[in-house]
Amino acid sequence: MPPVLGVSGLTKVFGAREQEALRLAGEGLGRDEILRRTGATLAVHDVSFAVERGELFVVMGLSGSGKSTLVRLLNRLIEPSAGTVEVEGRDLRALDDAQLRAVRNEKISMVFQHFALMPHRTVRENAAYALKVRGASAAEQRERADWALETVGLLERAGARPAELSGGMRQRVGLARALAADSEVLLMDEPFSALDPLIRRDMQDLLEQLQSELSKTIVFITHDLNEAMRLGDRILMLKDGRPVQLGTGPEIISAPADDYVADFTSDVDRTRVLTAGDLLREPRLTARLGDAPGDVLRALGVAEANGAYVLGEDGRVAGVARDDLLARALQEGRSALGPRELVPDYATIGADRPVVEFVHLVGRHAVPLGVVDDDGRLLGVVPRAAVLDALSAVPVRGRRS
Ligand SMILES: Nc1ncnc2c1ncn2[C@@H]1O[C@H](COP(=O)(O)OP(=O)(O)OP(=O)(O)O)[C@@H](O)[C@H]1O
Repeated sequence: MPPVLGVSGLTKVFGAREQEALRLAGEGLGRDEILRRTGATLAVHDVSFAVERGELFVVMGLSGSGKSTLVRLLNRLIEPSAGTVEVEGRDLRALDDAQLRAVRNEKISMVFQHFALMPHRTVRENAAYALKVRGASAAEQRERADWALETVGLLERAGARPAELSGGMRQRVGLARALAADSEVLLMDEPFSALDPLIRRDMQDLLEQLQSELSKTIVFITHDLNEAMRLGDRILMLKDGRPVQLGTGPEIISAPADDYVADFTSDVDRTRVLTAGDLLREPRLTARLGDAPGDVLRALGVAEANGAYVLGEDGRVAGVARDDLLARALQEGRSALGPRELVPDYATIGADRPVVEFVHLVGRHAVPLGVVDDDGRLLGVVPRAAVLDALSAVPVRGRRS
């Protein structure tokens, strides 16, 4: 199966002397030098990636890095100088105008920073717009638009005009329109950048929540790395039109590709990006119900640990065997770990939880914080050292000039 969106070698030069600019770009010359020599701007150079179904893929870069150009190349609002864009394996260059319009309407729809709502139409009509263009029946338009408006929490304003709504609400209408269109890929070009910080956070929350329910395929453009880290399954970082790194937020934070990325990520709130799963370590030892207390006590001594997770038959955490209770069990002549040897001297957390939610639990118990799956089975532990390492590893080597 081809990816929903496949991009290969995508390049855009603005200006005459395109071929010469491409040649110089291929030789690795930077944008400024190419501009000086040819008068042409290398807006985007040699960008490749594939977005899988249900993925929220973020393109992140500062002003001028080529984000807007890239997103317009993705639905062929502008023609590439080189490279291909494929939607579900279909090369966009092979389409005539009518086919391209259909693809934009049904397969790959765009949500802009300023949502371009139609002022004389109602919220519902705005939400239904793509369906109307597509020739859907009035009943279908209404049904899908109302579903989308309800999803973004605006159904009760369906009869209002855009001017009667706040900025945040208008943004929701734009989102509802994109959802109602139900296209394969949503291109979101800095959709929240013009909003106040608090409303922006609300919209990010809304998008996260929608995404967990609907799993849309989204390409999300932003210049805000915290937003990128918060929303993106993967992030492509652009600089001067060129890709500098592609990876998950934790990957980029832990192993920045160069000084530029390192410098950038040093400002990110790592406690919100890194999760328990990212910091997971193999436990030094675990015990099983029924093990001999003497054996476990010796193993604790070797591992220099105060306690061990004790797991039941099913791998779930039954409790913790602590050295003092094991010693007492030995003294009292008990031969197998059972409930009397176990204490609830531990805390556990799900692998997807960010550090900010569990940092207060780290180092508080006889055993390191346990990471468990949905059924309570132990996946690993997060020792205090892992948290300290992860939060202090800020590999800044140079400053952005
Ligand atoms: N139509 C155009 N003609 C000439 N140069 C252009 C054109 N569009 C963009 N550029 C140039 O291409 C480069 C990339 O611009 P682009 O707008 O894609 O970046 P961006 O990352 O979206 O920036 P911003 O966040 O400021 O919009 C810039 O140097 C810009 O000046």
